[in-house]
Amino acid sequence: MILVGGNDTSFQRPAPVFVPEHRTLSTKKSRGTPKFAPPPKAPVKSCPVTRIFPRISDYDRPQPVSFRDDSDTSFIVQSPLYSAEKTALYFEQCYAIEEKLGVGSFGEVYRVRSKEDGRQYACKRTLLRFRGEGDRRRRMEEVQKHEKLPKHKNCVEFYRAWEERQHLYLLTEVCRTSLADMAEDRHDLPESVVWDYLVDLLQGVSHLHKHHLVHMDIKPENIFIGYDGLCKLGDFGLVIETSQEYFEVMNLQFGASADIFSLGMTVLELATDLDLPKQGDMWQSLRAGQVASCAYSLSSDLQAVLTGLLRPDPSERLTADQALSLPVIRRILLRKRVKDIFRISLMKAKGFLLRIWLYVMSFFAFVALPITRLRKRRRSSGDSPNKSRMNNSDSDFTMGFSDEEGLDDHSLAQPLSDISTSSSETNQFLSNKGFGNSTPIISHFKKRPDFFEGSPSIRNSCNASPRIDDSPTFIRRRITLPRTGRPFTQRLNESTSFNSSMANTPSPHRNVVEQEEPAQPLNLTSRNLIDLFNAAESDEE
Ligand SMILES: Nc1ncnc2c1ncn2[C@@H]1O[C@H](COP(=O)(O)OP(=O)(O)OP(=O)(O)O)[C@@H](O)[C@H]1O
Repeated sequence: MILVGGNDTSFQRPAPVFVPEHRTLSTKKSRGTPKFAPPPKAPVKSCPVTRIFPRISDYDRPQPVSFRDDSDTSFIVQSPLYSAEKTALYFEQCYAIEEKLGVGSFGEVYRVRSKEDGRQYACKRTLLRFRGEGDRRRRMEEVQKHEKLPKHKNCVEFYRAWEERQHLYLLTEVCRTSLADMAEDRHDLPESVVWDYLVDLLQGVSHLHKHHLVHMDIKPENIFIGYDGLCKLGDFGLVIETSQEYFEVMNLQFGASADIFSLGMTVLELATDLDLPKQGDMWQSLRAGQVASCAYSLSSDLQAVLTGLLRPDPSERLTADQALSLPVIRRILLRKRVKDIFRISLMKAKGFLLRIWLYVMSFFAFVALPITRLRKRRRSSGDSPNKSRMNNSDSDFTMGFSDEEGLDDHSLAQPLSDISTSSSETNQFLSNKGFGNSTPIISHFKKRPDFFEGSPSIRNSCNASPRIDDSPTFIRRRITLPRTGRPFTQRLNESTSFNSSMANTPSPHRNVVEQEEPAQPLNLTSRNLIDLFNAAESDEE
């Protein structure tokens, strides 16, 4: 006989048991097939009458779309190639399609060549006709967001937009590929490339945040590799403006740190070739800041920076500017900037002789000069340690350029005198940010004081010349000379106990090294060179 009710609990429904998820991460290489399939096409319900009897109303004629007062909205009427009499679209009359770059949820993107100026662009055309005024307004918002963003080399550039026959067209800078597509093809990205992309993206994100904008959708699919080799943020459809006061506190802080987290995840995915989870235990452990389980194959420097970007608490997370001011990143930035200037100048140089001259200068800057400096160091290594260090005032990383003037990055715009205490400042900042002694990031710094000075792994990955006197007991100090206005780098024989009070602790050697010394004569007229390339670069921009 079965008893029901009373105190007998044997017939109660069992409590659900959550089975823990043991899904392991798969690499992009082993997966093989593309991660994302294009969305299915919307079913065509009926054939619109206008397709049978084309009728061009004023509403269907090409209209420039802009939300800025100062933008040029006369490009359609002024185009010598466009005729309103023809039935062909303005797009067809003025642009030649070269390739279909891809299809997204809302639009298809073509690489086009302008018949007017002969330049290549990416043109995104909405897939479907506007479904009403609300839909039209929503599509236009993307233009408004693009227009808010001032030009930057690490953001895909926007040129113009127009609507015609109820489709929106957006003309932007064309890029070589998206980071997602690149990651599907290349499974063995060297860490030096990952560092380069990280630095590029940090600059792009910093630019956005400085203009009170948060991207809100940073992921490999929305990041592009330009034809200039730079990594660029794109797809600004979800950008939020945070300049309104009531938004400021909430959004700028949390939105910006969300961007940083997404950036960290993107770089982690790129560096490890893993398909990072979007849910489940693995996601939760990444969300809790346990980066090391996925990133064990990476250098400890990259792991440390990623840990700083992926801190679970948004208020503890590095900001873009803070990450950019980490000396390890500053060195990559500086080196990259000089390389970029040479590369862009070479791309732009038209005359044969100018090209030859630039190749020769590149050879001097990247090969001959570091070798000469290395030899000089070897020769002078017989001298007393202090003397030889004082003579070698410029670092290998600066490649003979005695200062960083003209390198207009905000991170480099920090007063050069500040760099003198960069090691202790970075440490102090990280400690202040709550990176206790027990956290991996700070213990890493303590184990590796050279992290602040450009660690061997980074130097190797950036093909920098090795530093002979790379002992952790030496730090480099940059001193601005008031008389000449030319800062130069000196190494000090100081103990680097990485505590935050180091900068303020008077060193017995400080009096000696803080004397003004004439700047070292350079083998190369680097200032002229750098000015020249800066001018070339600013021309380009
Ligand atoms: N400027 C560009 N240069 C090169 N390729 C691009 C550019 N913009 C977009 N693409 C490519 O076009 C495809 C679709 O673009 P996009 O993702 O912007 O469309 P979308 O409709 O906004 O998609 P979604 O909303 O799903 O992100 C992508 O594969 C992307 O790689």
